[in-house]
Amino acid sequence: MPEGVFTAPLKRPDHLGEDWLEPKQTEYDSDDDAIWNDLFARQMEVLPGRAATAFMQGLEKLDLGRGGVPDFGDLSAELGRLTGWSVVPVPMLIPDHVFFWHLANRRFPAGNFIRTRETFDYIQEPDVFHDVFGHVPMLTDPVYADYMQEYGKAGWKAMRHNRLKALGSLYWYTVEFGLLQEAPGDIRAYGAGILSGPTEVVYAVEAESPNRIMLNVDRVMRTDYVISDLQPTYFVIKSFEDLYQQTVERDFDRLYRTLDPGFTYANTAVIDVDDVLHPGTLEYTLRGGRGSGAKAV
Ligand SMILES: C[C@H](O)[C@H](O)[C@H]1CNc2nc(N)[nH]c(=O)c2N1
Ligand SMILES: N[C@@H](Cc1ccccc1)C(=O)O
Ligand SMILES: [Fe+2]
Repeated sequence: MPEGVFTAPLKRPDHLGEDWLEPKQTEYDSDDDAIWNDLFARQMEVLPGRAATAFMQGLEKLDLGRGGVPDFGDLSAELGRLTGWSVVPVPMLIPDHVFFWHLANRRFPAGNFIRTRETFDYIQEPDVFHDVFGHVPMLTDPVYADYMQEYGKAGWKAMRHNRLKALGSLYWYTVEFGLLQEAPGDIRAYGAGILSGPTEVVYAVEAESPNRIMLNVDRVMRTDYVISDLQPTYFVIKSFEDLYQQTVERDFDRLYRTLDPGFTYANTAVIDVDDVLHPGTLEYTLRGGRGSGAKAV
């Protein structure tokens, strides 16, 4: 998640090297495995018909429903055969440049810890369920797998141009909260932030409240985002090839030079150039969102 853009420089725990990798994955107990199983079962109630086909296929290919927190070694072996990616354990959010370096080498850094029963519904930091259940299945898709690696390389370039916030926005509205139009009228979620929680899956795909707008990179990189509530706006791609063409196959130099410092558009805005699939009522957001009693779905 792009939280790293806003966090103060992180202090590296003493037992970790410069790669920030844990020497080995946590040993989970039976309570941890039960939490994973319950989270998994809850998502399976809402995902069929709402999650991207590639995501559902990824869950199957990796057998993520085998029971208990998956072993990163097993996962990496299977993922390695499919697209050459691996999953490596990290203790928490890691610094941006380290995160990018792992991605550029087709290693996905996944949070090691699992949430507790107390934080079952909502956590601020990405845990192993968000990272592995939410992100890893998409890495079985060859085009998406290449996009993530290229995003890692793009991170260093954005840092050189001092445009990390803009690139973070692209990550947010694709990797974390992206929607995919699989056929006319058939919108599915592929973003991990949507797919790892029960409410946002239904809200993002079906609710009247949020805007659904076709992805346009110049527009998205100028758009603000909130990290602690359901999104007022989602951006929709036509295919992973479409996403790849709009990002990897384009040179961002000129865009980086022409961006205003800071974001130009609020995350609720609909602007002239938008190809709007669904103009949101924004009812959920305008009523005050999380904690206000506003109904999401
Ligand atoms: C912009 C950048 O992609 C983002 O801030 C990074 C930073 N560090 C991270 N660290 C971890 N463990 N997980 C993440 O998703 C990220 N995201
Ligand atoms: N093509 C982009 C790099 C990029 C790749 C993938 C995702 C986002 C950006 C550039 O020139 O900077
Ligand atoms: Fe994430």
